[in-house]
Amino acid sequence: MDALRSRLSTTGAPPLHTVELSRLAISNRIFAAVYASAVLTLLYHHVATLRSLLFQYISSTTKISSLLISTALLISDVVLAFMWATSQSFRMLPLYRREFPEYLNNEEMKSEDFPAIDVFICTADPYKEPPMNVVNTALSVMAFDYPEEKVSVYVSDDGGSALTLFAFMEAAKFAVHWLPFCRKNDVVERTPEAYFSANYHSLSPETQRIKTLYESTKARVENVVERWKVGDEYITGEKEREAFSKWTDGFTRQDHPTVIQVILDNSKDRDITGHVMPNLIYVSREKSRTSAHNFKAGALNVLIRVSATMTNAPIILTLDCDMYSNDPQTPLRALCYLSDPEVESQVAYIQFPQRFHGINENDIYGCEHKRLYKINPVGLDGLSGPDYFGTGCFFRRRAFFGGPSKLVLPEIEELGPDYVVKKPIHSQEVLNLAHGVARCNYENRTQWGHKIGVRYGSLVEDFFTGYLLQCEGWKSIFCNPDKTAFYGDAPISLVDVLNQNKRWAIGNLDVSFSKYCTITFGSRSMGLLMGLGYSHYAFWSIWSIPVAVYAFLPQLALLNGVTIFPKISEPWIILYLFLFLGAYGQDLLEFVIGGGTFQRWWNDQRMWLIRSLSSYLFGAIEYFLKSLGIFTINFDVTNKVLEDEQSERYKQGVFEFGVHSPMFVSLTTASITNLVALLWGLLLVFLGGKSAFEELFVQMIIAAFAVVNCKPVYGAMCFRNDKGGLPAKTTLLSTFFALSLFLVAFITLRN
Ligand SMILES: O=c1ccn([C@@H]2O[C@H](COP(=O)(O)OP(=O)(O)O[C@H]3O[C@H](CO)[C@@H](O)[C@H](O)[C@H]3O)[C@@H](O)[C@H]2O)c(=O)[nH]1
Ligand SMILES: [Mn+2]
Repeated sequence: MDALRSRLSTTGAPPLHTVELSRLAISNRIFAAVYASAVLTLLYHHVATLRSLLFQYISSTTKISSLLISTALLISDVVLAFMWATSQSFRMLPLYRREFPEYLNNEEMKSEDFPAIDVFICTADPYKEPPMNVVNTALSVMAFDYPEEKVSVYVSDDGGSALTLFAFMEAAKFAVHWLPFCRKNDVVERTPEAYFSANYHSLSPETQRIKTLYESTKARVENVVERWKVGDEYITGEKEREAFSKWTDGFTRQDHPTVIQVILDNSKDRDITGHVMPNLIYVSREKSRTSAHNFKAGALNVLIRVSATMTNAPIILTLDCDMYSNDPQTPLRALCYLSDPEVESQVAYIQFPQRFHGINENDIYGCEHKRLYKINPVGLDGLSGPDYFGTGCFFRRRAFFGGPSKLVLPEIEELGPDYVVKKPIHSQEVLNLAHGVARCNYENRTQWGHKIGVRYGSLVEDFFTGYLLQCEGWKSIFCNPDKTAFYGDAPISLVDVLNQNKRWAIGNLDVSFSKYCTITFGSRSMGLLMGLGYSHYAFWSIWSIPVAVYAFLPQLALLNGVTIFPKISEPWIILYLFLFLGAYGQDLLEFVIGGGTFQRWWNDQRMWLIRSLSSYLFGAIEYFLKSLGIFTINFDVTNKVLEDEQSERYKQGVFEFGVHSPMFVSLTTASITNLVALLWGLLLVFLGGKSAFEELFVQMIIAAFAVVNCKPVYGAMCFRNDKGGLPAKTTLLSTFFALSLFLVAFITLRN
């Protein structure tokens, strides 16, 4: 890296990156001031109402229920106000960056000038994460436009599966053809799967040959996966036999010794043109039922250590198994920042956005997460930088070892970020050390997971680690080129989406209630705006409070003819309108400026409501049960395969329920309540005329808004006979809960 830096500074090269403040920054600030005044006025209104109700209650002129309703509304609006305030950190200083990798790639650059990169790919379950897809991810990074001898790919297999190892051995045999093919033909899509599905007509004989080769590799791997066993006929060499001999009878995914297999070694292996191949190393860390393995965070720490013993590259790219590279120039883009002396000493990581392929036209589940992965990071970039998304991120290895000015050294010298590996990766000494540092009790009494490496203690290890690095004083950069750098899989059935978001919600609460609370510790370490920005995520699950209140309270009151909002003729109504339209309008505007469509935005806001009533609510409940020791929580890996029928429905934009889940019950209960309330309200207005309309207007609007949002639920409840509808059990339970709520409301509100 130093060589690169000095070459760049002596040649007087043009800037490698530029930055520009978003034009929205000023208008955002003005709007924030106006909106804040409106929020304060509303809260004042609430407090004043509550105060007078309290006096009335003391003098017995009002019922306890009015007092409770006002308190619930106050709490909800305080939560909404808090979330609004935290989201302002994304709006004060949004930055847009551009980088110019073409200036790096000039003739004067020699391959020695490029820093080495260790790429980490995590996989955990060959059922949910088909090995052939993981292989595609690996091939796409092995084929980066980057000196091959500088790239090492480490695959962590938490599934401890011989099938995955087999897939990689096959992949290596294919890679010796694939890499030169990509180089020679300047292939854009460097995963064979994406390439052959984009280029399927009139193939040249050479392409046809590669395609046949790929297909036979794929067939072999899929065959083995299907039979769940690497049959003898597939094992060709002695080296392979020895590798698979580790899978003895007692070998299970929860209990097994370390397996480290150097599949490709750049000091020996060459492609068919005689060109050097990147290193490819399979790592399955030791597992035992009696020791905590800390899910993906644990896997990454093992990779940090194993790679340190073998290559110890100064740059680390972390990828999820489904996150393949879509642009071979991506590492050069990261280098535009990492080689800049001004940026480099402070910057821990360069985060690329998470993008997904296979999302349907209107993104019915809001899986694009435009806010999370595109809009908000642009905002944080103007402060200390974006949070870490867990994938598509280039780290400086040094960042895992203490703050920028406080190096924390690991327990053995060989793992330090500046240690130079002198032995080749196949040497026994290196292999012994690598096996040693992958043991499950290696971390006992060390700083790993606490002061060194990826941090333990949260199910969203990515968010937590990025956060703590920034608290240590590191900065980060959001690199969002026009050409998508990486593509991943998004879950495409509702229950998978909600489970994934529930895991995130729990992980975020782990952070909020740790000693590193984002409001206190975060604001102290990084400044108020960054602390608030991180709090916006850490306190994600409290969205469930206002959404649940607004999904039930106005409706239950409506059913009993009780008015809980100002009448349509009162001036306060303008404040409510402004607050609602202001927030929604700004959200829509940002979404569209971020490249979204109205339909996608609509679905995105619907999913926000749905998640609040399900993932966030149940996430919070499970978190508290876990804190009480009643519940243990696992990292449930998101499913990356689907039945054809499901995919077909998804493509058509139809919601997929299919199974029973408690999270569907809360959602369906809300849907029923709102529909009944709306119909009842219409009846009241019809019978009661103008005054009923005036009094119940706001409540009816809320119910109507919810009903429009719940449309897919009604469809799934009553009008579907495919497998994706709501199971009768869910519908019955929800109807029962809705009726119980009506009864409770009737008793409390009427008396
Ligand atoms: O014990 C485990 C569990 C998971 N993983 C890997 O972690 C990655 C992410 O898992 P996935 O099920 O795809 O979770 P997502 O919710 O889709 O992932 C997001 O959220 C995670 C945190 O919850 C982050 O780790 C991811 O980077 C981020 O993309 C996958 O490659 C898994 O193979 C492991 O290596 N070991
Ligand atoms: Mn994923």
